[in-house]
Amino acid sequence: MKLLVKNARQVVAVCSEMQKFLKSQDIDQKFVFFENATIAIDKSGIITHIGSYQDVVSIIPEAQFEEVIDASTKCVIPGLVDGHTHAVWAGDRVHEFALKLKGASYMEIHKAGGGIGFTVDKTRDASEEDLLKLYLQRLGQMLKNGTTLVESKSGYGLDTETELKMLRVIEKAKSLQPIDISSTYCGAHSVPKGMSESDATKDVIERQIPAIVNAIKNGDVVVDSIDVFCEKGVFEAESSKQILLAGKDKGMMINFHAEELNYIGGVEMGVEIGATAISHLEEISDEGIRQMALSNAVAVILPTTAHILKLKHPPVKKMLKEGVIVALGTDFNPNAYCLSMLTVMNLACIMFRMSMEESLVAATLNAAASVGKSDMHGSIELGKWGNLVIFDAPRWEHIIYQMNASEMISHVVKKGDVVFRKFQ
Ligand SMILES: N=CN[C@@H](CCC(=O)O)C(=O)O
Ligand SMILES: [Zn+2]
Repeated sequence: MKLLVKNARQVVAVCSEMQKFLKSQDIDQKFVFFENATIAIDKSGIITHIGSYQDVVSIIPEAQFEEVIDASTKCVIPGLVDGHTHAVWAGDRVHEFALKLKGASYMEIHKAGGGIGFTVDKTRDASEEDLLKLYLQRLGQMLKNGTTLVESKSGYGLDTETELKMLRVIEKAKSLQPIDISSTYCGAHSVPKGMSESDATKDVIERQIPAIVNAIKNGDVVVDSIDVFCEKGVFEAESSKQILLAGKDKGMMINFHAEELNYIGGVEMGVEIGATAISHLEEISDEGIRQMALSNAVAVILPTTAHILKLKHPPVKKMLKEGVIVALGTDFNPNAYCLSMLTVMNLACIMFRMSMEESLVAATLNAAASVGKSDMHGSIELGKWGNLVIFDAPRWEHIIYQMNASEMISHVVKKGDVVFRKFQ
């Protein structure tokens, strides 16, 4: 056996019936945590036992463990899942942070060629090696903050060459560090300078997607999902639909940005074409909420963006009440410089009044569902990957309540291996 986590004060399993997601209405009944519990993980990284120490060792009395962690002063939650990031880019936008503090809006900066346009220039100029170095540093920070699965987008290339460069960086990082990555192609993140929306839509569908499909066939990249910034003045709902369907046709899941700054019917369009997940949703309509609840498309909520851009808050309470599956993401990008799902859970509770249980479910099981990986990620259950965050605290809620919570983390475990250990 690989790892025994012994006598933890509390283990938040999240659920225990292999649910693929939890809606708020099910949390009271189905949210599972254990007191004074022990977890065993086998050689292949799978959780094989959860129970009292006595029960676990009586079932496997002969077992030898490569490592035993005394968790008697600690709590355990599942490895965190970050449902939305833009983490491959060069340059930063601290100068724009200053402009926003003086009152400039996201779209004013975007229309003046800054924002995504600024990052596209820097990312096109950067070498693949430099982008990889930066990406690995960022993934390292995420890991220290408890993230074991991350959704990672391209989208600062906006041309075939640079989009492929970004996707290759994501691909290379998969074998160079421990976090599992779900890769998303986002060639329609912005309309490139000098192009119209319809030129850009054509370029994505007729040039970029075929080149990416080719790279997938050659084994250069794996792409799980397709994304578009579906927004007034960027890609309107109709162009977004064409792009998303072109990706779906090539086997990609639909996972896209909608109703962030303006309502343009992106959610209704996304549900109609079978979206797996839709992000942002600050301006979602009542009908959009109803349709997301019915279709089980996952709402990926991004508190950092609403906080930094002072946006209207997405109606999270209403979504939860009406049965939408709610997930969380850092939205790490040069506009929202946050690598910590711990910060995101705290913000989600404070800004949107999510309960701590809702917030943890959204940052684990439901975020895993947003990338189609909740069969093996997002909860501590027999048969799932042994991905754990172990931290010093009297109760699990401290990981959300304390605003510097990463300092409490003593171990991050990925498939039974301790991949981050606090220097004691
Ligand atoms: N809104 C579109 N995309 C990103 C921002 C990207 C950027 O500003 O570089 C987001 O999710 O917040
Ligand atoms: Zn985004």
